[in-house]
Amino acid sequence: MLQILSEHPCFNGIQAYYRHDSRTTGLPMQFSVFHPPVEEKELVPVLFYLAGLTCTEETFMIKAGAQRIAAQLGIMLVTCDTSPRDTGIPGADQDWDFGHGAGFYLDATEAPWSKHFRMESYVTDELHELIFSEFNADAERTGIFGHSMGGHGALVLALRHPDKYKSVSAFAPVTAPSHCPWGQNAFSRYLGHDGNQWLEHDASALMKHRQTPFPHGILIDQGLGDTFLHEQLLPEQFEQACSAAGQPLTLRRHEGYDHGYYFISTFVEDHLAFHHRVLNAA
Ligand SMILES: N[C@@H](CCC(=O)N[C@@H](CSC=O)C(=O)NCC(=O)O)C(=O)O
Repeated sequence: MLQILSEHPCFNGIQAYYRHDSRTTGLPMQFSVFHPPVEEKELVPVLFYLAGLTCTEETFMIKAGAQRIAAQLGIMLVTCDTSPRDTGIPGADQDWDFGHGAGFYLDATEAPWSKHFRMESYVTDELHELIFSEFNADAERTGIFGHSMGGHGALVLALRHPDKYKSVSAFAPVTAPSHCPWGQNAFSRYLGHDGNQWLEHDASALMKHRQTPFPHGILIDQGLGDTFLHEQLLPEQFEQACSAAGQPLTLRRHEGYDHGYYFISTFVEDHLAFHHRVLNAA
């Protein structure tokens, strides 16, 4: 059963927070929805946003300033938490880049993580179904975007579930997790040491084997003042993979911008406009 935690009028729509008992993670999960005003009258397109390390379902809604544009364009925004919480797993709160707040949007296969850390199934199945069964949302017009670890999640989930997402974009995504310390640490502990399993959750590796699944292109914004750029994010690897696969990609590099939400709030309008155009294309 869906519990409403709070509702806030916002740009003539409603910013709402919810909790439910998740069958997928086996624990209560919280998520957030911005309901645009037009949802009262008609089915609206939906954009799922996946946040980065240490974030929750609140972070984007509080910091990105996306609701004004979403209200104008008539887009529903959905954000979820970045992992299950209160799992009781020893060490799950120890690191900021692994465990609680760092689910990497995959289904862990390794104990003890595999019992609760099932964020890919949570986002693509359970939360997906919940949104379309509970709200006036159009499953035929659904996109996904995200930031950093959540940018990795958006790219990988879009590539692995092209039937569910018609548009995809990212801010400063982790694009080649098999080749960066955040990804290597998380994948070895969540997925074990079989490199083939890692490649199934690596956007640059997945892109090499896909044939232009997103004909309207992929949008990525990346700040050049981002301290994680060269060690963790590696956008050039995704750029090369898209080029080899014939996937149209707009990768915009912005002088001076860092990794934080001032960067995201600067370019979020462009992302919503991009998804609006793609989702409403014939
Ligand atoms: N260690 C720091 C920094 C954590 C951080 O920068 N998190 C980013 C995402 S990084 C990749 O996924 C973030 O979005 N933070 C939220 C914010 O409001 O900026 C820490 O623990 O804070």
